Amino acid sequence: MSLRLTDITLTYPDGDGRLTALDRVTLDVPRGTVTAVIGPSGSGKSSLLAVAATLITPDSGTVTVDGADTTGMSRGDLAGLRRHRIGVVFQQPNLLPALTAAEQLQVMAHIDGRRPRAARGRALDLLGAVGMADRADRRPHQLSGGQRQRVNIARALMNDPGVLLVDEPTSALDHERGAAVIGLITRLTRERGTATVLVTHDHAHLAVADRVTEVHDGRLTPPAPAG
Ligand SMILES: Nc1ncnc2c1ncn2[C@@H]1O[C@H](COP(=O)(O)OP(=O)(O)OP(=O)(O)O)[C@@H](O)[C@H]1O
Repeated sequence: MSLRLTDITLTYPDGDGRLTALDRVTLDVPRGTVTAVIGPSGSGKSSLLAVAATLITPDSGTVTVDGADTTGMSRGDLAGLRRHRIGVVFQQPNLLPALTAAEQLQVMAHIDGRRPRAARGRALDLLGAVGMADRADRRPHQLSGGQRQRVNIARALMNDPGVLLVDEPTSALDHERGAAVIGLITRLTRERGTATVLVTHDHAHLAVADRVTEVHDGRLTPPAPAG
């Protein structure tokens, strides 16, 4: 198992009390598979991803990434874990306007202290994998929305993470481009063996997932095979 959430409860301050955003959630995501997470607005999907990304510490329960139990890890260790083992793709690509597509990826390796020449090679390989080899030297304003999201996905894979967390990646795309991005995420999951969690509101995407689980009021239904 590359990602395991066990008995996670997360609450937020809410007036005088607490709001329970995740209620004893357990989820195992094996390597090389996509688990789609659906659920109404406010049900807890983003909270689930934030806990899985170790960006929020739950009130109770454990998050295990690539076999490493994150409970009690220092902030520095968690930051290192996120850099090396977790790739995150948010709704909006959030690319840096001044950098080319290849440089968006190289920055990740630079932060990690890797050699620039090797980083350039890996960035070009990944841009090839997402069908962007011929646009490696374009800046974000010279790319379409779908192309920006491809760069975003390639960037999330730059440090070869074992876990890929994807939050509504197609919300800014039309149906066709959205389907292409979902197909890309599925293919990369298989090829690279990531444990992928895909939050989506689009039921058309569920057919490509290995398993589908639904969140309601912070509770998860047991994952079931898609289709
Ligand atoms: N920082 C916060 N402080 C207080 N309450 C929060 C905070 N973040 C989220 N919530 C609440 O927790 C619940 C779950 O929110 P979350 O963002 O995880 O839902 P979601 O399923 O991702 O929603 P959407 O589909 O609208 O993005 C909601 O009731 C929300 O209002």
